This record gives sequence, C-alpha cells and structure tokens, in this order.
Amino acid sequence: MSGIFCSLRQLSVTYRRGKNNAAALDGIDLDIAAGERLAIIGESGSGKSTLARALAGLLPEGTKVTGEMLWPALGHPPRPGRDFGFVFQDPGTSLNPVLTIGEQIAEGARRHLGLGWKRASIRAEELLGRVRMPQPDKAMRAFPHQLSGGQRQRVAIAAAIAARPALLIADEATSALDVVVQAEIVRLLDGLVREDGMTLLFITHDIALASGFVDRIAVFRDARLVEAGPVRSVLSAPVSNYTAALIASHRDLATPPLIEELAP
Ligand SMILES: Nc1ncnc2c1ncn2[C@@H]1O[C@H](COP(=O)(O)OP(=O)(O)OP(=O)(O)O)[C@@H](O)[C@H]1O
Ligand code: NI
Repeated sequence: MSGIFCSLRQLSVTYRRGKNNAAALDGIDLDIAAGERLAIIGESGSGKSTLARALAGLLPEGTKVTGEMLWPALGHPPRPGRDFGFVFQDPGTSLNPVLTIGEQIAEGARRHLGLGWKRASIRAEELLGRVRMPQPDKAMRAFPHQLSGGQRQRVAIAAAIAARPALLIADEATSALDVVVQAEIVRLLDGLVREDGMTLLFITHDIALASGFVDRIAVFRDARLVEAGPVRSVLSAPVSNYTAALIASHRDLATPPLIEELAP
C-alpha cells in the first residue's frame, strides 16, 4: 500500500486540566503512510497517548486542539471501532468482566459490520483462531478472568480488529506482559497488520522492542516530535542527542550486531 493515511500539521493539544496550561502535544508535523508500521517512542508524559487519543477522536471534552489532522485515505475522521481499533496496556479495562469472550468479540462485528448474532459469533471464533488463541471454541464461552494476561491481550486484539479497521493503535499493549509473551504479542500484531494491510501505530517507551518489527520510528519528548524516520536510519544515525541517548541506554541496540543486521 502507498499514499498518506493521515497528515498532522502543527497539531497541538492542551488539556483543560493540564499542569500550568502546558501543551501535551506542541506543533506536531507528521505524516503516517497507509499500511506502515509506525512506532511512537517516548518517556512517560511525552504525549504518546495524547497523540493516539487525538487521532482516534477520543480526547476529553474541553481539550483545546489546534492545527490540522487530515485523512486523505478515509476522506472523513475515523469512526471508533470501525475505522480504527485500539489495544491498551491493560485488557482488563477494555474487556467486560461479565460478558463471555465470544460475546465481546461478536458485539464489535455485529455493531460495525451489521452481522446477525449467529454470523457475528462465527466471525468471533475465526478471529480467536487468527489471534492464535488455544481452543477457540472453548475460549468463546470463557470469561476474561479465566484467561492469562497474554490470552486476554489476544482477545483484546481480536475485538479491536473485529470490524476490519484500517488503523490499529496499540498503546503500551505489551508493557504489562513478561518478555516472552511480549515477543509473542508483537509477532502476532506484526502478522495481523501485514495480512490485512492495516496501518499500525505501536506506542511504547521501549525503543528496542519497537525496532524489531516496525518500519519507522517517531520519537517524542516533552510534547514535541524530536525526530521521525526509518528504523535503520534512526538507529544508525539519530538526528538528536536525545534519541542517541535512548539508543545508548539499550545495550542490545547500541552494540554492533543489530545495527549491522539492519544496515543495507
Ligand atoms: N486527561 C488529562 N488531563 C490533563 N492532563 C493530562 C490528561 N492526560 C494526560 N495529561 C498530561 O498530558 C501529558 C502527556 O500525557 P500522555 O498520557 O499523552 O503521555 P504518555 O507519553 O502517553 O505517557 P505514558 O508513557 O506514561 O503513558 C502529561 O503531562 C500528562 O500528565
Ligand atoms: Ni500513555
């Protein structure tokens, strides 16, 4: 896929109850290509989730937004659940504890694709297979508390892609998981977005984790975009000292093997 999925022009966001009226995002210029996997990297409070919420139209009421957000591929602002799916750090917050796994995934397919319950539930079981849930037929009848953290995150991903969104936003989706499960979930996301041609926004504070699979990296610091570029060039020749320090703090990134592996 080619072309621009979303263009941000001087996007600034200030929360109504922000500290000292400081902007959470300040003059962001960024293009997101259709079908690309873009990592948003930055420390806590740098504005990563604010960017995700701004894109998704999920900022709290009263938030001041200036600048432009253009959606050439969609032609309209994205509709939640339909044009984009969201996966959060804690699937506990996005999964309903009193609904079965099958019901919650089927609900998205029913509402956004206009399927009846029967077809929506067939689709839900297929989706559980796609996210590599063991025994999808059994999982359909399970409740969230009966699953492990990694399995719950698989379910959250299945629910997020139920309506075949063009954009998948994963906000610290693997941060609460142990390293092995983290790697599995990253591999899963990578496979799903490739198969479906989705655009992926992978938000994380972990530059090493993201560098393993995304196409481009955008580094945020204190509400500003520090730099954005292909993984290879950002890792081997970061423009800013800040990014260089981030890379240096990860021994596995700063040592030659990975950079050599990535070199053309
Ligand atoms: N609803 C809100 N009201 C007021 N201020 C907020 C709100 N949400 C976030 N902020 C502030 O905006 C700034 C950016 O927050 P944001 O959540 O976007 O950062 P982040 O990079 O996602 O951080 P983290 O890695 O901790 O999730 C922070 O200073 C934060 O305190
Ligand atoms: Ni965040």
